Amino acid sequence: MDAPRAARPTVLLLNGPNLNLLGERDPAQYGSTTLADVEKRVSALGAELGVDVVCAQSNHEGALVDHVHSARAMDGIVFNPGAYAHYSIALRDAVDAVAAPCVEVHVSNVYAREPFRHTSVTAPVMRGSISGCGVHGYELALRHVVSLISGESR
Ligand SMILES: O=C1C[C@@](O)(C(=O)O)C[C@@H](O)[C@@H]1O
Repeated sequence: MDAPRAARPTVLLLNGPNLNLLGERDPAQYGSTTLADVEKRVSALGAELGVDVVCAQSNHEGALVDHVHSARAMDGIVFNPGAYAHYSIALRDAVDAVAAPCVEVHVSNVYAREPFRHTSVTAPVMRGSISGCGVHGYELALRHVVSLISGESR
């Protein structure tokens, strides 16, 4: 009999408020790719990199806290907190409380937008932050999370 294979690492792909409208919301900022397409692409990249990707989205702060807590049983998080990045101490504390490395993604270049988007209260507890690379940023973030899981980068 074959020896049992070690479980593959699992990464949570988590999206916050209004990101369910990707593809339809303000295409000049966010492009035309839908969230379903993003989830498909990131899951396919995960399969290539040897990790399982679990996808979730919520428009509610408490539900997002619960999703971040669910990553206590996972190995990494790719997280676009949406507008909550700019003011949610609860989400910052949730990310800080979870050992799994978390990388923040913003589809748009928040630094080229209104001043209130230039501050992220969540970014200081993240293991990296990507802004302005469009939906490709999610794939970049997954690559970084996987390299953190495997110990290739710190
Ligand atoms: O909802 C969003 C989307 C966003 O997180 C982004 O992906 O660019 C940037 C936030 O400022 C905004 O509130």
